[in-house]
This record gives sequence, structure tokens and C-alpha cells, in this order.
Amino acid sequence: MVQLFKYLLKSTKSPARAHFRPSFLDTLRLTVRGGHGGNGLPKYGGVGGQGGCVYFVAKEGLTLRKLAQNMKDKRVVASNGEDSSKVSIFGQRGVDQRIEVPVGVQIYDEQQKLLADLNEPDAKCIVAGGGTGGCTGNNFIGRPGAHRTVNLDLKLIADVGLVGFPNAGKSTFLKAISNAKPKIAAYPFTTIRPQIGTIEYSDLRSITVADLPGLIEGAHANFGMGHKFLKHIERTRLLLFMVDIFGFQLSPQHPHRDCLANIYALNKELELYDPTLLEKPCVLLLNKMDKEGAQDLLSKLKPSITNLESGLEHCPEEVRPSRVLKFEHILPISAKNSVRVTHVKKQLRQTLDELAAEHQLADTELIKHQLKQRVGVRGPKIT
Ligand SMILES: Nc1nc2c(ncn2[C@@H]2O[C@H](COP(=O)(O)OP(=O)(O)OP(=O)(O)O)[C@@H](O)[C@H]2O)c(=O)[nH]1
Ligand SMILES: [Mg+2]
Repeated sequence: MVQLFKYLLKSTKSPARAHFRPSFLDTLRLTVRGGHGGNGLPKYGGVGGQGGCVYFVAKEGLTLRKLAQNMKDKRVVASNGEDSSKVSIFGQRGVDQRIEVPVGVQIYDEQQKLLADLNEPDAKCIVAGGGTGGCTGNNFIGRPGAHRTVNLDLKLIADVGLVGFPNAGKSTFLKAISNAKPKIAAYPFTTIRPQIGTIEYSDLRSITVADLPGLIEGAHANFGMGHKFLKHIERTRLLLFMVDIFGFQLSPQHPHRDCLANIYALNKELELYDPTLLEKPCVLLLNKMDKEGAQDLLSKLKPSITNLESGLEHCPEEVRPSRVLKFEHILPISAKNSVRVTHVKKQLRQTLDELAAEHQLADTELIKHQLKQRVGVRGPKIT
């Protein structure tokens, strides 16, 4: 019976099967223990071997899900150092435990203190040192290794973070612009885990875009998936906001918000999560421009969208941010028909290149300060 169930589960692609698919995992708790130091040999002044340590190394192409599957009991223990003996005065050191973790993992101890940020390939950190071997300093008695519980918190690393409310067309856009093959449907919450797409350019350069699902109005109050996935935009260099030009209504119980109110609402959600995110360079996409009446709507909303500050007083109080976003560019598109998607592709690359060049220049505090002010001075244009 169990076999039959397993077979059915394997062979069907029904929604039930999809339901059993393991979900995206971005946190993992592990217990780590360094090896015990070996005992010394007082008679000969022999020193025990040091216990092995547990260390993490960041590797690309790994996921926390894979790591969790490979480590069923969530415990990592390094081996003990050997005791000193007549034939081996210096005991052998214990063998280290090397654990490969995905790039972008941050490691916290139980008090939520950050121990390490493994944000580039081959970055390493020792999470549990081995105990010292027995010697004169400790009466020849080997010491236990460090023992602790660590929390691994994965924050995706992408050049661009795609932020928008459900149904705006984020996945449609990601599919049109990159190699990603996300699911697209006419109902909210189609995407339930972050997706990363890579945009390739003719000069063989590429940029990565992360589609971060689950953001809804009130996420700060833990509605929907709350801010679960917002942490992933902390490490993106550019935020790409997307709104439906016709606005959005989550359900009949929620108010319909026009496109402008949605921009403010996204602005507010980010502000409530982490106000420093508002300082990141950002671009706005106005999607579904192929639909009838979209151009007229755009002409009507244009003055307010290009000057968010001016419309603040008419913004519903519950979605009113205290500080508005300053978009580098505002780009009307039709993700579905791939209209102006190439233009977005060019703009993203250009903006990222400009940012990289400016950061290279910004080696004095003064220039860094001017950089922060930069977006505000220029003001966005709809192009
Ligand atoms: N007319 C029109 N429809 C679009 C456009 N882009 C997306 N859509 C439609 O809008 C609906 C939602 O698109 P998705 O790409 O799934 O939206 P999403 O933002 O990823 O939604 P969630 O994953 O639920 O957050 C689908 O029915 C798409 O076909 C567009 O440019 N024009
Ligand atoms: Mg989606």
C-alpha cells in the first residue's frame, strides 16, 4: 500500500504532487561540536592531539535543502585528538569536519549574534573549535571542543531584486527577460518561493534578477507570508519595482488600490521592514501597458508618479510612507507581449554599470555621501 502511494506520488504531476514538493528553505539550525583534545602523557611530557574543528565553506550551486537532506540528525561532530603514547609522543590531531554551505549564508549563534557572513565562494569560518590536547598547562588532560547550536540564514545574492504585489506580472517579466521558467497565472500568489533568473548580454556579461514573492499590503503586520522573503533584497544592488498600471485588489474584502497607491504601499512595506532599503537605487516598471486605456491612465498619473512627494497628501493614510522612493527610471512595459523588455534590459545593465563605476570612484567619505544624495538630485523621467 505504501509502495503504491509512493508510486502514485512519483508518477503524477497533479497539484497534490506539487503540494509534496519540498518548499524553499532559507534557514537551518545545526548543532556543531569540535573534537575533544587527546590526553597527554605526564611520564614523558607527551602532548595530546588537538581535537578537530568544524568549519563551513561557501560553495556555489548548493541549497540549504540539499544540506538539510544530507545531514539527517542536524549534528556535526569533528573527531577527537589522539592521546599521547610511548610510540607517538605528540598525539595526532583530530580530523576537521568541513561542511559546504550555499554562498550567501549568514551564521548566527543562539543569542542571534552574527558569527560569519559567507557571501562569496570559498569564504570560510570555524564554527566549533577543537579542544586543546593535554599538556603541562592542563595537567595533561585534553579539553572538550566547543559545542554550540548555530542558525544558518540564507540571503540570496542577486544584482536586481524584483518587488511587487501579487499578479503585477513579475514572473511574466522574469520569463521574458531571463532564462527563468517561472509559473505564471491570473491569480495572486502563483509564485511561492524566490526565483532567480539570469539575463545574458551579447558581450557575455550577465546579471541576476530575484523574483521575491509573497509581498502584500500589511506584510509588516505579518499578513500573508509577512516579510519572510524581503530579507533577500538586502543584498541586491538595485531594486526593480513592478506595479500593474490598473492597480490591484487582493480580494473583494480588500480595497482596490490604483497604481499610484500601490507604489506608495510598496514603498511603505519596505520602509517598515528596513528604512535603509529606501536608499538603494531603484527603477519602476509600470506593467500591462498593452491593455485598453493604459496610455490614458499613464498620462493622468504621470505627474504624480514622477513626483511622489507631491501626491503624498492624497495617499490613503494606511499606505502612506514617511519617506518616498526616488526612482532612477520609470519604464512603462508590457511583460506579456515583451514590449520594451529589451529597453528594460539595457537600462538595468546601464544603471548597474554606472553604479559600479561610481562606487569605484567613491573612495572618500565625501564622495560616498554625495552618492547617497545622487538619486534625489536627478529626479526620474518616464522613458
Ligand atoms: N495584459 C497583460 N497581462 C499581463 C502582463 N504581464 C502579466 N500579465 C498577466 O497577469 C497575470 C499575473 O502574472 P504573473 O507573472 O503570474 O504575476 P506575478 O506578479 O508573478 O504574480 P504572483 O506570482 O502571484 O505574485 C497573468 O495572467 C499574466 O498573464 C502584461 O504585460 N499584460
Ligand atoms: Mg509570480
